[in-house]
Amino acid sequence: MSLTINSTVELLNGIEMPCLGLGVWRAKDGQETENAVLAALQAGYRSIDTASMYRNEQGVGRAVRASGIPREQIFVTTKVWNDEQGFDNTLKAFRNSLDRLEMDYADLYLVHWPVVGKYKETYRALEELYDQGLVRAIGVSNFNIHHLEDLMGSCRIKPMVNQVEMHPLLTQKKLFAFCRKEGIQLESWRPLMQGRLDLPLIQQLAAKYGKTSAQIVLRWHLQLGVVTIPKSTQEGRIRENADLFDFELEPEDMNRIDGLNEDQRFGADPDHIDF
Ligand SMILES: NC(=O)C1=CN([C@@H]2O[C@H](COP(=O)(O)OP(=O)(O)OC[C@H]3O[C@@H](n4cnc5c(N)ncnc54)[C@H](OP(=O)(O)O)[C@@H]3O)[C@@H](O)[C@H]2O)C=CC1
Ligand SMILES: O=C1CO[C@H](CO)[C@@H](O)[C@@H]1O
Repeated sequence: MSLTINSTVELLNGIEMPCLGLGVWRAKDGQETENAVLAALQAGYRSIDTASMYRNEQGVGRAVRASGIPREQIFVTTKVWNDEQGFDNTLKAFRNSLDRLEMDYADLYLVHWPVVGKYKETYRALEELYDQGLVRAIGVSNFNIHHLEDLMGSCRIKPMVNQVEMHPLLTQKKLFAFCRKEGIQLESWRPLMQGRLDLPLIQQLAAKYGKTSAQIVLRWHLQLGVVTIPKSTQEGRIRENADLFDFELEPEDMNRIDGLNEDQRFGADPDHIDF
């Protein structure tokens, strides 16, 4: 499998999305976010995942401009938060995100969580933004199969991406198969289990391949064909998390990692959100 740091996946509408991105949840707006995003862009990342809820869109925008890399070479994702949902509110929320980013478009805009009674109207606003050319792609996050089926029953434009919690302890096999069948690109959040990388098998594979546990886990995501967005604000780790392209996990090791699944979530369950 010839993956490189420049590898992309093609979304349903034909646009290319980088396989690897930097997540910035909990990076403080200002210097911390700016430094992390700049370090990532210098290390070769070309995709950044933020959200209005992260309150660091300004720092992301500043770093993108400071990098000197043309805007069109960087893939910027942001998301509409739960209390901003609804048709008009989402249009307004998007405008605010663009203002904070100081950009004139976003590459991908996501419905952050399936807020019951609101997500269809919210998604309708995303379709409108897509029609207006203000976002290059639209999608959802934290949608289970039944949420996707419900949405696809009435939407005009199929969601292109579903960003969900996924890692070796939560392999999301059914959701992954469903998304693959529908052509919806799966993207994994919390891919590193927030740094809880002390699983014996992962450590054993790290020794076998001469890589770190984080690199083993991230390579597993990429070889599955899942887009992933590890977060770090430490320059060394940002580089480590992108140093994934000089080895390949053997099929039996991919299967062994799959076998770690315990359906264990570190984040909220989309069927029981209370925020
Ligand atoms: N759509 C959604 O609802 C959600 C989306 N996300 C997105 O996904 C991104 C990633 O998920 P996140 O929850 O941040 O968790 P991750 O699994 O990416 O883990 C991040 C944590 O692991 C540490 N870490 C990073 N690299 C390494 C490494 N090589 N070795 C050891 N520890 C490491 C980081 O610390 P340090 O920074 O100190 O290096 C941080 O504490 C988010 O930043 C966000 O963009 C996340 C949650 C929900
Ligand atoms: O994007 C996010 C960052 O992490 C939070 C805590 O798990 C999530 O709730 C949120 O969706």
